[in-house]
This record gives sequence, structure tokens and C-alpha cells, in this order.
Amino acid sequence: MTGVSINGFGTIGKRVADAVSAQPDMSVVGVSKRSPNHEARSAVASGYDLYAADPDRVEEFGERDIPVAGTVGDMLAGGDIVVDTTPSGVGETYRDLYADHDVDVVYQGGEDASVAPQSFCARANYQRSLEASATRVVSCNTTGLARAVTPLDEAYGVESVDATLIRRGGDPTQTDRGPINDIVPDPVEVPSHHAPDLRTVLPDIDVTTTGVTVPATLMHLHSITVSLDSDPTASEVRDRFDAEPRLELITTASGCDSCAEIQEYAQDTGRPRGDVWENCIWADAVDVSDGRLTFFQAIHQQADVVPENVDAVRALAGTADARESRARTDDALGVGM
Ligand SMILES: NC(=O)C1=CN([C@@H]2O[C@H](COP(=O)(O)OP(=O)(O)OC[C@H]3O[C@@H](n4cnc5c(N)ncnc54)[C@H](O)[C@@H]3O)[C@@H](O)[C@H]2O)C=CC1
Ligand SMILES: O=C(OP(=O)(O)O)[C@H](O)COP(=O)(O)O
Repeated sequence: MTGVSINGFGTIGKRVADAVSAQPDMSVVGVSKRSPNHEARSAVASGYDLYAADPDRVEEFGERDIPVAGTVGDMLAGGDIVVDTTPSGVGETYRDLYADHDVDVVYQGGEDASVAPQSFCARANYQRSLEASATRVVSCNTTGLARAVTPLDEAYGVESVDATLIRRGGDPTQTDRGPINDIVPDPVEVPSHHAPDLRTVLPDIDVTTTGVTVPATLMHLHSITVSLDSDPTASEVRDRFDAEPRLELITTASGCDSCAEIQEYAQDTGRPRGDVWENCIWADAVDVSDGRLTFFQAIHQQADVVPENVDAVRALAGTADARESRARTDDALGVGM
């Protein structure tokens, strides 16, 4: 049983905690929060031992009747691996503390790639993190790209990838983010940071990415063109996508003709928090002409990295190979819509 600590019980951290606790071969040692807010209360209600990220604020938790089991150092002492889900850039500041407690670390895509010896996407490069002491799960957009590009490269050979990433402005609770009424080239540079990030897990892929941020909170939407080395039919590509558990083909007949409809479906079918762990690829928009493949995919930014974090824990622990880990994770979570 691998004991996992979650440092930073926010958008990603709370989802990773629930996903880890659903695994038969892992247990949650504890979770940490800086502020004694509703998320801290819900962590305790979920049965997690809660640790204070800021030792100076322990009393505030007590004043709000939220029991804490100690500080982050105490949490780390009780586990084998920590998943760092603190805000972008904060993870790096914990490096020394993690080393002092001799725990292996899974960082997130908001950290610079140099935070770990390699980055991680379970479908692209699981083996590189086997029994490593640290790894970094690439960002939600990059995870979405890597999951789709890897099987295409294996089946047909990828000459180049061109992706326009239509990015959600912020997560639903990020009321201070925007735009409210604008369409923003973001970043105003080509390629966007996603292309180099993709190459941290698929170093040989020729990729160009551009980013555009829009007033939406639900999902990112990717418009992707891939030049292939061969010329499969659209139907063959659909079958190839369909064989991948973390790629979901969405048919027009299902009525899921927008990101909002996909999210509604996830909520209606009882997904926790309405999470969509899979890349959602619209089947009817998969087109191939002279070896140029075009498709759209929707990426739920709060959810797609969650199964990847679980696999990253298993890779560091060395308790399963890539295929077995993905299957175990997917089975425990119920991946596949
Ligand atoms: N939200 C998203 O859509 C995605 C985020 N990521 C990445 O995941 C990481 C976490 O992002 P979110 O979950 O969105 O952030 P968040 O702000 O929702 O959650 C961060 C949590 O860490 C806690 N925290 C703050 N400072 C801390 C400290 N010094 N020590 C311990 N805990 C602390 C906060 O109280 C909060 O609970 C970032 O690297 C981000 O780039 C990756 C994919 C998608
Ligand atoms: O979309 C995301 O990252 P990415 O666009 O850098 O891949 C993550 O959801 C976090 O994004 P943010 O940095 O806009 O909060």
C-alpha cells in the first residue's frame, strides 16, 4: 500500500485525494490547507487527516472547529509520496522540505519543467518516471495533446502537429479571472508555452501551438491539425481513438454538441464534481485529407490530470508498468463515459 500525502487541497488536490483513496493499492495519509475555509471543512468531512500548511495559522483552524493533525512536515513523515498541488510556483519552494523527509514527489504543470528530472503523461512516457524520486505531470492542455498525439504517432507516424488552444479564462470559482468580454491571444507569442511543454514528454514531435483565452470556465477546446506520415481514413482514425480509454468519441447524435452539454452529461451520470477525465473528441469532426488529420477535442482542465497523477504515484512507487497502472486507475475511477 503506497501512502500518499496531498500538499494543497484545492481544485486539483481535492480531486487527486479522492482519486487516490479510490485506488486499492494506495491510501491518503493526509491533506494540507493554508486557510481554514470550506475546503478544509470538506476535507475533514471526507475523512481525511488535515494538516496546516502554515504553522502560524494552526490556531485559526481550532477557532473554526476544524481539527488539524499537525503541520505539513508531520504529514510528510507519515507517507511515501507527496503529490504537490500547491499554486503554480509554490511547489518548488517545498523542494527542500520534501528532500528532508525523503519522500518522492509528484509536481504539477504550473511548476517550471526543471522542478523534476522529467515530466509525465501516462500514455506518452510513464517508463521515464519508473522508480524516480520526482516527476511533474504536464498541464491540463499538454496532457490533452499528449494523450491524442501518442497513439497517432504509434499508428501512423506524426510529421507535425498544429494546435490552436481555446483556453477557458479561469476555473468556476476563480471570480477574479477574465476576460469577461474579450477574446485574448494568450500568450501573444508563437508558439505558446504548450509546445515546449509537450516536448518534455514527446521530445521528437514537431509541434506548434497558439493560445486564445475566452470568457468561459467550463473546459478548454483544442482545434488540432496533424500531418501524418501515412493516409488513414477518418473511420480508421476514429477507431484508433476509440481504442484509447482516456479518449472519448462524442457523437452528434448524443446531443453533446458543446462543452456545456458534455459537462451536463457528466453531472447527470453522477460523475464526482461533474468531472470529465477523458479528452472528448467530436467523432463527426474527425477529417483526413491527403494525410492531414483535423479534429476538435474538449479538455476539462480540472479533471484530465487527475488519473495522470494517480499513475505518476504508481510510476514513482514502481508498483506497476504503464499499461497495468492506467488500467487500474481507470477501473477504480470509472473512466469511459
Ligand atoms: N486548475 C486547473 O485547471 C489546473 C491546475 N493545474 C496545476 O495544478 C496546480 C494547483 O492548481 P489548482 O489546484 O488550480 O490551485 P488552487 O489554488 O485551486 O489550489 C491550491 C491549494 O494549495 C493551497 N496552498 C496555497 N499555498 C500553499 C502552501 N504554501 N502550502 C500548502 N498549500 C498551499 C491553497 O490553499 C489551495 O488549497 C498548479 O500547478 C496548476 O498550474 C494543472 C492542471 C489544471
Ligand atoms: O490551462 C491550464 O494550463 P495551461 O494553459 O498552461 O495548459 C491549467 O488549467 C492552469 O491554467 P491557468 O494558469 O490558466 O490557471
